[in-house]
Amino acid sequence: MEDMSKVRRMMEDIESIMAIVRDSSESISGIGKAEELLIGIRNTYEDFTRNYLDFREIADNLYDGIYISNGKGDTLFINDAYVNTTGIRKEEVIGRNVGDIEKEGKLFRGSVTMQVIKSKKMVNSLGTIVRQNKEVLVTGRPIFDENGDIKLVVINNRDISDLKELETKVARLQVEGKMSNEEIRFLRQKQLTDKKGIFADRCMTDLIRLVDTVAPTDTTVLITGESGTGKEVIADRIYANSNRSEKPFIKVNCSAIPAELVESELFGYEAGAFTDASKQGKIGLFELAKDGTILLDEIGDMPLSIQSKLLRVLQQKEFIRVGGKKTIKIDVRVIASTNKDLKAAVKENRFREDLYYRLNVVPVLIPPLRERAEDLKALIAEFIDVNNRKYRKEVSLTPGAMKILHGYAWPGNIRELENFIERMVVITRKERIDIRDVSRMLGIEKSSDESDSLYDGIDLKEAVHNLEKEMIAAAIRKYGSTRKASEHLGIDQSTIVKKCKKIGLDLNKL
Ligand SMILES: Nc1ncnc2c1ncn2[C@@H]1O[C@H](COP(=O)(O)OP(=O)(O)OP(=O)(O)O)[C@@H](O)[C@H]1O
Repeated sequence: MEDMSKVRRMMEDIESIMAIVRDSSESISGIGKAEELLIGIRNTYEDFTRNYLDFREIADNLYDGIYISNGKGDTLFINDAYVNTTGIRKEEVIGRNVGDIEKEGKLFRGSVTMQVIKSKKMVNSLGTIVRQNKEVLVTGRPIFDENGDIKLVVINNRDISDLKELETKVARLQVEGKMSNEEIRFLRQKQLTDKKGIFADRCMTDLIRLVDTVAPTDTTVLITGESGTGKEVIADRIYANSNRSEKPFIKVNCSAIPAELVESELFGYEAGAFTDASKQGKIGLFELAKDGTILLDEIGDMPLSIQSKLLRVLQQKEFIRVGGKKTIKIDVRVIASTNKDLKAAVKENRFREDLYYRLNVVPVLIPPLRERAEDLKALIAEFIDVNNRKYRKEVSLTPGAMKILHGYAWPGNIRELENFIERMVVITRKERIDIRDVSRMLGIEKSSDESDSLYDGIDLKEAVHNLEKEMIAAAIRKYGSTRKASEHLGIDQSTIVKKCKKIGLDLNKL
């Protein structure tokens, strides 16, 4: 660029000399020719300056570091980016041989200049900037002269710290993703094994046979039954035995979502669909259940306005997000459940008839617990066992107490029974729960002929055993020691201790 400025200054000098000569004598013919020549030179100069590309300026503005050496490996040039990314100053390398610098090992390692010179080919490698202990991606290319000898070696240094950071982030995300998948698999598995359910009654074993038959098909199932009868347990069983058990299972309680949000929760919305909508839009529960199963619990509470959209999903397997235009295809198995009388809702125009029939492909009607005597018996035994283990107790029921539980209507069905037994095991201070305890806990009056129920349904030996155990336990509890209790019961202290052992009374638990 310095040379170019010199040329421009020289032209300006010639122009001013010619102007002086022209002023003194217009007729000097040689001046005209010299002027034409000068115009020609100026045009060429302007063309040149217009097209001239300043190599250094360009090189210094490149993002990558550039390192140029001659065919022997002597350093000729490094650009600003190289200085900035490596911390190596120009005076440390210019004029020095790359091989020597490399041997010294103070500035960089893994330079490819000497390899390029040797192989006469492009070389890619990972190098290290020693001072910063930074890894760089190095690419070296040879430039040949007309004899095929290497004239220059151009090295491109790319700082890969950002790339490395990105790589670490991706690796971390991959690990997190793997862990999340493991967790999902674990939770799915847990959900499946934890809720096997007890089905001892004939009506339920028949029902379970039907459920197990339809589970592997993709049929829509409508489960009805009073609250707490086990509709969700059945839905879980269908999912577990279906071909979609490795895919998502999304449970939606339709009655828990405010009516105005049901549509966007189920089908999602596009960005800016409504005032409070999130900027990115939102994926709906149907999309979350993609290729899996969705349980629409309390389907009877589904607003009428949404029912037609749901029908379209069931029939055409497609829907449109709120505020969207694009039709989204979806493959989801639908299980619906309700404790409401859907037929009555249809009659009262609160539920679409076509949707009702579309859902009711396979109806599963779960009877209330009061009609499942065998289940009740098995469930009581199971819940007592579970809670005894949970609270480290050995609670049991007298036959009379059992009779009361069987006579009770259980309006809250299995959920009520489950909670009742847990409460009973937790709060009781006795091991044997009798009719009076159960009645009190259930909040029902016991009739006078049931008052002696401690002995109901058992023989004399067991009745005596029970009475003895009850009396000894009560006395120890009341008087605080076996010595005082024995005084009040009119027997020796050693007899009380022996009896406690025999009848299995743990003094520490009293
Ligand atoms: N057959 C069964 N064996 C063991 N436990 C059961 C059985 N059926 C239901 N349960 C238990 O009873 C409780 C209620 O069951 P579930 O939630 O399935 O009833 P639901 O009919 O769906 O109730 P809701 O209508 O209120 O939603 C749960 O804790 C469940 O584990």
